[in-house]
Amino acid sequence: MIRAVVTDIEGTTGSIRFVHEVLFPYAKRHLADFLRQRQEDVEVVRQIAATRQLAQEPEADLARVIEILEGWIAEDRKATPLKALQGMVWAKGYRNGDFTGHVYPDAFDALARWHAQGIALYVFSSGSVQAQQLLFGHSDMGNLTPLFEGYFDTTIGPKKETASYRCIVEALRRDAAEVLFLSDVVEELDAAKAAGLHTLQLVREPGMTTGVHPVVASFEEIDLERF
Ligand SMILES: CSCCC(=O)C(=O)COP(=O)(O)O
Ligand SMILES: [Mg+2]
Repeated sequence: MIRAVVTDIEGTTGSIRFVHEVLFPYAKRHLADFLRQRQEDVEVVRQIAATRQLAQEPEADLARVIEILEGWIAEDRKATPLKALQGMVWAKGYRNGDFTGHVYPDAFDALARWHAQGIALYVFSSGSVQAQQLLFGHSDMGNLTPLFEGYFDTTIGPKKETASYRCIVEALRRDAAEVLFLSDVVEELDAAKAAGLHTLQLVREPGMTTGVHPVVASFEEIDLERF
């Protein structure tokens, strides 16, 4: 019996296009100015230090740190300090109304229905917890944050590693068999399945790689009773 659903964002609740054509270019445009202006802020200092450490360039000056981060944006690297900084940069864009977080209508309908039925909903995304809350807090459908019990990002571990899902299940204080993980990425689903979670792949575009996981084209096809 499914009692909790943990969902990915990009390619699952919202479109890959929104992330790659709206969010990432906005971060690329504003990151350098943001870092120059906020380089003394405690949280920014922490993420700059984490960037230097991850890049193994302890001597990197701010210009070099910006170059490293822009390179990571270009290669879509799910690096925790980049993701934290992107979240801080996007905050202004959401607040200014430059964009709203894309959520598929079918995802909204199902999440709202499951929430009303008492299913506990969580997010696990490579985007930082701040970025996740911004996206759902300023979504196309309004503020959806009341639907969620909690948020997990890569500070709990990478999305393609089984240990991350074990930690999430532990944090949820549930049996893995009560939890369904939704994602568009097979390696993430493989890792979740190895931790004992139920899995379901969202295949929203033709030609996507699939694996051993049941596949649906939208949340409309998901029946929690069948697990
Ligand atoms: C949380 S919004 C930004 C999404 C993002 O930065 C990203 O890398 C998407 O990762 P996901 O794990 O949701 O596929
Ligand atoms: Mg995804």
